[in-house]
Amino acid sequence: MTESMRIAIASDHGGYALKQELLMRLKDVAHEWTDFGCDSEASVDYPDYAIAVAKRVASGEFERGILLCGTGLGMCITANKIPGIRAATVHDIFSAEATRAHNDCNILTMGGRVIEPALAEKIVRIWLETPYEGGRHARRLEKIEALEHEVQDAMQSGNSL
Ligand SMILES: O=C(CO)[C@H](O)[C@H](O)[C@H](O)COP(=O)(O)O
Repeated sequence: MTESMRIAIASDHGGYALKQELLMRLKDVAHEWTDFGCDSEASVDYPDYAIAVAKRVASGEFERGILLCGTGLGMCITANKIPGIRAATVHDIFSAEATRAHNDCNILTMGGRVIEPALAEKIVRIWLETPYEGGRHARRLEKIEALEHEVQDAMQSGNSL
């Protein structure tokens, strides 16, 4: 049993139906859910929702985020622009476990046009419950963090990478 976490969830119109379905199916999960929109299937822009969630996860306001769009891909691309975010698009059980155990993934993205709600629910449950393994994986995450610092320093100083 994992400790209770604050989870930020959001979708664009392509992930809206899956988000509603997941919130209903995951009512028994003892975590605190906050929904950052969108609120209907009217067309919106996925970066707005990815940014809202990714910034809050990066700041520590929320421990984890879940982002849903048509494919999960645009959300993932956007979220990974924020330093400290390790977002992964997952549509299978093996990757759900691996991205927690190996990557300490803090934002899960999925595509409402890709995956059925029953499998998405299983993926979320496994992703929420699987701990990060650390060990050899910590060395690799440190390299990703070092790259983030290198990019930030280069941007500040105007030097090339
Ligand atoms: O990942 C995405 C974009 O890379 C998402 O699937 C969006 O939901 C999708 O692009 C929205 O497409 P639409 O034709 O505007 O509905």
